[in-house]
Amino acid sequence: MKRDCSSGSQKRSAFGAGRIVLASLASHGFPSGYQDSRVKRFLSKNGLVILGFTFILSLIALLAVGLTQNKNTPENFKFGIVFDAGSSHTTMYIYKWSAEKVNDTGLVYEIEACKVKGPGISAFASNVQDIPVYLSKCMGRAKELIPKYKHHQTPVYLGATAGMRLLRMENEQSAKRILASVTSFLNSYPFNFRDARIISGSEEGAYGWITINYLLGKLQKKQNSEDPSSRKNESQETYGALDLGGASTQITFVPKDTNISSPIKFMQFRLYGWNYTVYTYSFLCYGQDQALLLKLAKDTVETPSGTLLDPCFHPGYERMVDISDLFNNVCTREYKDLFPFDKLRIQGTGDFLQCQERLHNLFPTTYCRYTSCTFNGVFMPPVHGEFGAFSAYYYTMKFLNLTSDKVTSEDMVIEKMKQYCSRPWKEVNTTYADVKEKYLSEYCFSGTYVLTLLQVYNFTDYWKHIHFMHKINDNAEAGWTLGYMLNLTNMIPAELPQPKPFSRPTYISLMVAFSLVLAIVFILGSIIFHKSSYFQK
Ligand SMILES: Nc1ncnc2c1ncn2[C@@H]1O[C@H](COP(=O)(O)OP(=O)(O)O)[C@@H](O)[C@H]1O
Ligand SMILES: [Ca+2]
Repeated sequence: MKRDCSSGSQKRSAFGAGRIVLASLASHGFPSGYQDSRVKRFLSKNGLVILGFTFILSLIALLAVGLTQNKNTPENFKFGIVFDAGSSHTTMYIYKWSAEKVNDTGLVYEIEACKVKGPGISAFASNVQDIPVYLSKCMGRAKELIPKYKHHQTPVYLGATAGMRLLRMENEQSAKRILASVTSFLNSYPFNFRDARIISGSEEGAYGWITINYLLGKLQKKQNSEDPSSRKNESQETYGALDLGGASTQITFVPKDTNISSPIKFMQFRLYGWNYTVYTYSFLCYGQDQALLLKLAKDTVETPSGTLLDPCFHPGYERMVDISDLFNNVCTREYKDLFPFDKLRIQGTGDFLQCQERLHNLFPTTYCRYTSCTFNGVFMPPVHGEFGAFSAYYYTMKFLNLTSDKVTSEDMVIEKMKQYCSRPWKEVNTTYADVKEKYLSEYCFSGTYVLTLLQVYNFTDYWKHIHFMHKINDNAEAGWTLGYMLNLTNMIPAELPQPKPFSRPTYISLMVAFSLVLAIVFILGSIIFHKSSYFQK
């Protein structure tokens, strides 16, 4: 009878009502020592089973976690979109990188460079309603290329450069209207639109410098080499950046002597634990398209005639230019005058030396109030280190076959230009029938302009240090857009990330091993505890 009773209470205790049953047994007058020993026996028998069971379960769970963590999961990619709204055209770049390797250098890939059909956005001042159509094709491409579930976390930026800077100087309201229209259109997409703004010339120069040095692996490589304090001259490591656009041009580099007195504040960067003191300057109106207008405006003023014999175009080439287009421009309006003709006929003569002479007039060397200057009395330290030249520097020199490292002197470039400019337009036009006429007709001018600008910067005996570049290491194009995105998404840390003490597999193995030890210790502990309390009894 008693046995039946006790076995009944044991059964119920297994369902969690043990305490109530035990209390009722006590009230029925069983001795308390008898009660305790039964409870202990119950626990020592079932407790071991429960502990063993828990142990096996935890082991399986730990192994499962370890295996899941270590199996080859597909990489977690991130994307970013940057529109380069230049003076002559807009390009949309899509970048892709692995989220795990976010702080490593050189791991961002440009997966798309979508050229927006049409002119630069500053041309939409009087037809902002056309902006959605203008941008929609490339945005459609972005929707196609970026997986849908990533859209909401993909940042979109639009940076406008010199074309919009000039429009803002001419008509601030127009520039604002264009940016507002761009903003509302880009906001209508499921991406994470951040902003559409006009970037400054210094930003354009600095981000171009960051881009090339990031892609060339110049920023982070040092971490494995030496102790930062032992390196004296960081410019030996980084490349200067030369960007030539249609409306402005930038030069950015780490000068040899950063202690020289400067009227312009040097830029200070701290990247991957290193400090950089960078000189950057952006020359508005000295992009190649504006420089051509400037040259034509000056020529027209100096020899006012309806026909201009122009040595910067091939013999036999002709072009008509509206006088109003030539002078209704922030860069040329200081030369505005009254002319008895409203169209200018340009006739090419193809003479490189004469062309160069005229182009030198665009760079007056006025009085320099500082330790060293470039043209227009602008402070510039002597050029120093290796340089990467991109955008129109590259397009022009690539076409002229002058980007090879075998072109080591300025004389080699001069020889090539003399010969190229003198070629009749008819012959050039048929030889390169597939090249856009606007570009083809201007390579004589732009080649001469590149050479003259570099002479003005004092690269004459320094030519072999200029490296014309486009796509770097097959990762991404040289230009300001990548540096802009890297900065805005905090992908370049100021300090070097501390390496983790263990690799992931080591970490998981250690976790499993320690958990096992813990489980064993716990089980052994419980057994010993139960055994000792049993013997005590
Ligand atoms: N394939 C090419 N050949 C020659 N010139 C080119 C080519 N592609 C672009 N360009 C020129 O490169 C320049 C790019 O300038 P852009 O970025 O639009 O202006 P900015 O940077 O001054 O705002 C323009 O002068 C354009 O005509
Ligand atoms: Ca540009």
